Amino acid sequence: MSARRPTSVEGGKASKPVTVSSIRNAKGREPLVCLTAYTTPVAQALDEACDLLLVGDSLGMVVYGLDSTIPVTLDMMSAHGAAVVRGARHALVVVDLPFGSYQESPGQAFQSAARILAETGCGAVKLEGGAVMAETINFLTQRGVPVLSHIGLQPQSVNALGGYAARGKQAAEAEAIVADARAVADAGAFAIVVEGVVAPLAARITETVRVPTIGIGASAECDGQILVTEDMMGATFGHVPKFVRKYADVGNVMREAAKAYAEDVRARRFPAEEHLYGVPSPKVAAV
Ligand SMILES: Nc1nc(=O)c2c([nH]1)NC[C@@H]1CN(c3ccc(C(=O)N[C@@H](CCC(=O)O)C(=O)O)cc3)CN21
Ligand SMILES: CC(C)C(=O)C(=O)O
Ligand SMILES: [Mg+2]
Repeated sequence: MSARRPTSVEGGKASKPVTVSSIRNAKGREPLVCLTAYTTPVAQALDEACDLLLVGDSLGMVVYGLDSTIPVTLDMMSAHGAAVVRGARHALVVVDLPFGSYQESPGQAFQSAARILAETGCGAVKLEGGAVMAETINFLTQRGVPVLSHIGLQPQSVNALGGYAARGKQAAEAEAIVADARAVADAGAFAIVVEGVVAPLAARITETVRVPTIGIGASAECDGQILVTEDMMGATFGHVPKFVRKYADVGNVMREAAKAYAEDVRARRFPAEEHLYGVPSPKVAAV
């Protein structure tokens, strides 16, 4: 097996687990490589290539077939977070706090985050919101909970926004999003996910804050990129957002495998000799 190519936050040293500080200090170095994961085997497959694995609340849509992330619960995030941590040896695992588990107060956010850290063993939590979440981010980071921020397009606000359209097209909205970035960075977030904003705004935010920006639908000028794994693997069957590049066709690989299996079963070609448990032969039994 060939040696693994060092990722950006390792500085070329042997593979060490990625930490919150190594992510924070990665700004200005190689881009941060981030993907979502919801299960142990997917985490095992992605771990080596990635700096950060996000257990996104997008699992509600991707795994559970919900039509938004709003109904996702803390129980779901805890179960999938623990599964991903079991499959990750290298990448930092971050778990999304779901809608309704942190917006009410810093105290509520701390309760939810503490539960997620304790039950999953993940390294940090992510929460959506800019300036309005600054007090909460400060409360958590002062109490031992590392926070990844998420600004720009915030899917948990889909009911207030009326859809998933890109943000920051108007100058006033762009200014507000830059102010959000400053506020969450000042409050102690170790990095910021910037989702669905016009490209020049993503570049401006990246210049403005001292922590890394991780873009999704936001431009290559961010300090890192994240995508939903099933989107970039071609493992979903619905609409795929414009910002996704498809690196594989896993959905069709599964469809074809199911067809081949069906043909073998119907033709009694499966199972074959090598799949059968034999009874001991009389000779073996006599020894
Ligand atoms: N599979 C999946 N991928 C994601 O990136 C993702 C989720 N689910 N669920 C949670 C949020 C929701 N996100 C989304 C969902 C849809 C669009 C989308 O369809 N956007 C349209 C443009 C919409 C408009 O301009 O009105 C697009 O075609 O890109 C974008 C982001 C990003 N997140
Ligand atoms: C798309 C990423 C940033 C996310 O929040 C999620 O997967 O839930
Ligand atoms: Mg999310």
